[in-house]
Amino acid sequence: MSQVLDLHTVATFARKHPGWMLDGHALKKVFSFKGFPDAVRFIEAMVSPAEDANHHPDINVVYRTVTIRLWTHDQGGITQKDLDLAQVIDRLT
Ligand SMILES: C[C@H](O)[C@H](O)[C@H]1CNC2=NC(N)=NC(=O)C2=N1
Repeated sequence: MSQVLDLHTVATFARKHPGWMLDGHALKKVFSFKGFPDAVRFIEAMVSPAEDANHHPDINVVYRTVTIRLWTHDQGGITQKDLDLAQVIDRLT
């Protein structure tokens, strides 16, 4: 079972992965696209990896902007699963 990571580990990850930031008990990144269709296609692309990992992002879509928040609900904080999924999501852009 993944344990909640310490702040230093999360901050180090955020420094090495542009756009990701600590947001309360979650890791957050805002993605912008040309328009709404591309934003939705981006979300569709993360369905399979999220299902494969059984680990799902919090997603908020406002027109062509998609805000992703990652945290492990079962642990109440950020675990390695969130860092792993963040890297997968970055590769979908
Ligand atoms: C029952 C199911 O396996 C669990 O609820 C999974 C589903 N997806 C999940 N996603 C995230 N982000 N955190 C979880 O703890 C989690 N748990």
